[in-house]
Amino acid sequence: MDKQSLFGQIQKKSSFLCVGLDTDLSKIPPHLLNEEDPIFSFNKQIIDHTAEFAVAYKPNIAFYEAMGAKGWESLQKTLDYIPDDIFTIADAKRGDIGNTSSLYAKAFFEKMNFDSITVAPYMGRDSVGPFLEFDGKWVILLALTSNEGSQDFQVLNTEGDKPLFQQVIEKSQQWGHEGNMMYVVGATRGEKIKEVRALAPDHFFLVPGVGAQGGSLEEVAKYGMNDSCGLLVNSSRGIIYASSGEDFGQRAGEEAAKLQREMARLLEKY
Ligand SMILES: O=C(O)c1cc(=O)[nH]c(=O)n1[C@@H]1O[C@H](COP(=O)(O)O)[C@@H](O)[C@H]1O
Repeated sequence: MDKQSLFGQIQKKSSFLCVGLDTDLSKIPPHLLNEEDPIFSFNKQIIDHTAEFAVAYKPNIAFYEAMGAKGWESLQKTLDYIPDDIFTIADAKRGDIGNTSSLYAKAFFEKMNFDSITVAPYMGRDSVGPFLEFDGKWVILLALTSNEGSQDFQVLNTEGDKPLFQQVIEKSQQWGHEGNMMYVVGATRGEKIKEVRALAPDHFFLVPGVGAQGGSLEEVAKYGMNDSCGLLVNSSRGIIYASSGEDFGQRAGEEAAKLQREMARLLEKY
């Protein structure tokens, strides 16, 4: 999906919501455990109830990998079930020497046909480059993440007193562009989002950390929105585990609708 089509979906739905499919067998409603593929049954209902409010889905690959071969099957079925006009993110946080990255890219872009993948920048240019060789696909590079440990390395000053996340954003713009690269910026980073926006005015940001991690949607929009919205805001647990009862799909839909209404307001405001 290209940038214009993504923005088109955002306008059409008045939403920049990404629903995180962090589907954990120990957290899904117990009545699903008797089904043949509980993970897929859960995701299917979540998608059925949230698709009208979402412009992206982000399965976190760890949750599927942890289930072995069956988990990969559930992931493929989930991906196939997501409507074609909704952007898909393989949250895999990959990145390795060139030939290995090429195979990661092949796995997620060719075998599985995801639109995008999250990539860690730590190994540099030749670890990110292979993901950018696929037409129409996106790299979502970790820049300033939502977790506490983001303070360990990402904000340390480097050459020219620039924090590492700034180096990542500046340098990586020599590898990719606003049509094939996005950045991860945590919703919990508050006003810092403004700094990141100044470094990459036209890029889309994937912003996790609202909901369970407590980030503010209002601040994200205030500091991060650009002319093409430029934001995909993810919530995983806050939506998919809104209820552990038989009404979980419906409750997830209600939580997604609540966020969408707030996003519609913010799209008007900023
Ligand atoms: O790359 C990510 O998606 C990511 C980056 C980051 O900085 N923080 C972060 O929480 N995430 C992911 O976003 C999701 C957040 O989930 P919730 O906190 O349940 O909404 C998880 O799948 C995390 O792995």
